[in-house]
Amino acid sequence: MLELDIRGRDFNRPVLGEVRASISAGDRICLLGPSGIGKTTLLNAIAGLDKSIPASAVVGRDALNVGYLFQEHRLLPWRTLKANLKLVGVSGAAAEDLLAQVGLDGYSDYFPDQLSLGMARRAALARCLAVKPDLLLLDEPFASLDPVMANELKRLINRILDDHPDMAMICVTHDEADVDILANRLWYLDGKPARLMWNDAVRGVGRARQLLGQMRELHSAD
Ligand SMILES: Nc1ncnc2c1ncn2[C@@H]1O[C@H](COP(=O)(O)OP(=O)(O)OP(=O)(O)O)[C@@H](O)[C@H]1O
Repeated sequence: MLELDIRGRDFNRPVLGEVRASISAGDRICLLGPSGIGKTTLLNAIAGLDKSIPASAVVGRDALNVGYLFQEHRLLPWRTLKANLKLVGVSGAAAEDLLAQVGLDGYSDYFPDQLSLGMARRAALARCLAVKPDLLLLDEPFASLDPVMANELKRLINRILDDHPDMAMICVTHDEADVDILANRLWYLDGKPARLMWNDAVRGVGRARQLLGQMRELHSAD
């Protein structure tokens, strides 16, 4: 559904190098890599938010709906949750349904600042789902959540993906264990400039950790 042919991205210095990859319907990709290596930069490029990267670098995006869960919830604080959803074309019972799907039934009249971090993130996830995404981009969705909240959100994401088997996901995370829980593919971004090293065979508990070890070894041998 998507072919990446990104030639690179500099911010005063080269950050991303060449990134070539395919994403198919149903792919569940965890994107890992050292802090500051370029993971958000890559998500922004895929989403089409980085105007310095030509549209031709992401073939197929025009035909897709992309839902992007940013690190911050980016809901408008002066609008209630239902008013935020209205901005993306969902209102009435459909908005209530969407909030219920993310465990926020009864909260449609709340303002974002009245929610906990985890709830606000789920509200932002509801806004992503409102566009009926073919591709869901999640940038560190579990950051700063306590383990209970984080596990709840992981279960929710898995349920959404199970309910929409054609939906693809790329989830940036720093926790290798998330690969076993969420992913059927692993991307590892590293190097200066950063390149993508990936391997599809991540099924099997503990396998991701092994692959990441191998990828790091390969990289340090470069
Ligand atoms: N708009 C920008 N202007 C200047 N530099 C930027 C910009 N966006 C990103 N960078 C730089 O590019 C590099 C990669 O940033 P990016 O946010 O993509 O990393 P990351 O892998 O997502 O990091 P983290 O895991 O800490 O969130 C960093 O050095 C960052 O400072």
